[in-house]
Amino acid sequence: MPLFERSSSPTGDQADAAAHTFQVDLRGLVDLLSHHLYSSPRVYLRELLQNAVDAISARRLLDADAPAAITVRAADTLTVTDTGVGLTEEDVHTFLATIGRSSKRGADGGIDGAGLASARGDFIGQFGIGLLACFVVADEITVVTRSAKSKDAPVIEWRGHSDGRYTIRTLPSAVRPEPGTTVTLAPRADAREWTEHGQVVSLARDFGSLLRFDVTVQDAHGGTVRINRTPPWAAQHASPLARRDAYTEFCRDTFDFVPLDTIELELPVVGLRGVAYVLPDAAPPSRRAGHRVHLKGMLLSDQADELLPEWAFFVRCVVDTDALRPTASREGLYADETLAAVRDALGARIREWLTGLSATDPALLHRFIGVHHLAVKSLARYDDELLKMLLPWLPFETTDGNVTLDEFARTHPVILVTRTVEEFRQVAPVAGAAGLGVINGGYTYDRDLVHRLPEIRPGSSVADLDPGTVTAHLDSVDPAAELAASAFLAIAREVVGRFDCDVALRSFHPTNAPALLLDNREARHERSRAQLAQETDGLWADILGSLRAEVPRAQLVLNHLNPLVRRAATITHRELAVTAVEALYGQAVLLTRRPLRASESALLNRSFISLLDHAMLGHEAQGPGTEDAS
Ligand SMILES: Nc1ncnc2c1ncn2[C@@H]1O[C@H](COP(=O)(O)OP(=O)(O)OP(=O)(O)O)[C@@H](O)[C@H]1O
Repeated sequence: MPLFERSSSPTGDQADAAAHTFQVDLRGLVDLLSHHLYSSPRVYLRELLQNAVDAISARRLLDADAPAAITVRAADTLTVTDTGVGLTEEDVHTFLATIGRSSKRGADGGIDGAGLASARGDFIGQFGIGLLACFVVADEITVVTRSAKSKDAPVIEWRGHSDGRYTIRTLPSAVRPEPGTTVTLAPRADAREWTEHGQVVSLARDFGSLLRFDVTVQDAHGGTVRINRTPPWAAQHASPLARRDAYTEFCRDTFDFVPLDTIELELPVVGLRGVAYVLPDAAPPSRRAGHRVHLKGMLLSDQADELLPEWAFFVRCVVDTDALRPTASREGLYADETLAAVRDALGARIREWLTGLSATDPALLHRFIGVHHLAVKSLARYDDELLKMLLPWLPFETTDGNVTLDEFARTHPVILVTRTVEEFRQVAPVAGAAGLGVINGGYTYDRDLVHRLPEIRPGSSVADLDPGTVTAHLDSVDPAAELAASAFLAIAREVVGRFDCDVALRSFHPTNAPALLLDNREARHERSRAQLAQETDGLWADILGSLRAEVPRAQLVLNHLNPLVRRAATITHRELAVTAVEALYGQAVLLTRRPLRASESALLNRSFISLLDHAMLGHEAQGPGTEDAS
């Protein structure tokens, strides 16, 4: 198989250079293609079935009524017999015995351009390498064939060996009275499992159950299993209910689950029919969907993720198409414009189903959202139409519990949303008790989505929750009480001011909460940057200094309804007041569940020891024998 001819008349600098021709090691090439192109030996049967289908299609172009049957026999040897177009002796040399040449490409013969376009029109094969897959399970392939092109075409036997040798001979006409082809493989000992009857039936079903020609598998004793099944989109159904049942049954057989719903798919331009099944359980967006794509009935791939847009990870499809193009290994889809257009069109169909549900079947929509709300949230961020349709139905974690955004917006004209889960946990009980409507925006997508509510519900208002907002909504205490506490508050401001924190006195529920520290991650980050700038010299100080925005301060809100705080506010002893403030601040920091800074751990230690000290001092002052006898 010469790849390059000797060059004719070398010129210039190359005049003296000797021209040679590349040599091809046929055994190496056959080994490479047959063993390394495909992921598993199982593909040998797919290639044989596919050649049989293409041969029948070719014969039907000559005679539309020609018989169309494929018979697989799995005994000591494996044979695949078809009633297809067959091959003449010349065809055998040209197509069967030349790697990379295919009868299925048009005039120009190339694997792109007109040749390929014509191959794609009528046939599944196109590359001229498929038969090599048989060498994965057998060292020798025998093809006995009779062409349909003329009545007296001879019966030709071709035997090809994996080392590249082949022989051809003519057999008596009676061996094969009708046109067609039989391919025989004698499996190698190490590959016997792939040609064993049960395995062959299961492979044939997997690859060929949707083929449009009859496929049967026979065993050594003549027992016959029919492989074909009519997919629900190609069958007649007595009623809409029967149709639904047939689709569900097909899903159970193919994927082993009962779908939440069924979306029928049809794109006539690319000859595509099929179905998308809505998964009954939540699927992580990263999981491979495993769509099954058939090309003219033949299974091309059961992992064709490229078929749908990424956001559609809540469905699993089976489609049969005439137009998508396989890769050479036939295990994936060739990424061309047709695939991109098909993906867009199928995506649009799935979106249409989703948006249609709110009008036609709200109960199903609720069930769908219950299972797949994360998927919908990720999708709605980029899709305004879907956002409009589904945002009100989506559940969020709020100060009223887990409710839909619509329900929440009805009771809270102003919605506050936290930036982090931690912020929500810290503020929710107090904000809830104060009648504020807060949504946990800390989960993926949630904050972005909630902020888009005013686009959909004019009149609603959404704001990020910051310490000032919550404090402003907590009841202020009466001026006299504030005045009475002013000395203590001044000490408190001095103590917690070192942590870039303000102090406010408010009344809020629950009363057993003495203090609330309102803070958020960005503010903390800003403060550590400021602190770092102070501690650093030279260039870095300048850089960090220039990054420094206005430093947002945290806020320690003391609860005037809490008895302990009321008592603390009356302390006149400065040292004890400092300890009380440190203890209140320390406890509020602990409640935020964020990691403590070194200075905060030191403060906690200090306040604990001081409190212990004060407790013991008080105890000693009371003198021995004054213990409570109760
Ligand atoms: N059962 C058959 N009947 C008639 N011709 C066949 C049969 N099997 C193979 N051939 C011929 O052998 C050629 C090579 O087959 P092979 O399976 O290697 O490649 P292909 O089907 O053309 O392309 P692909 O590599 O995409 O499968 C085919 O183009 C066809 O002409």
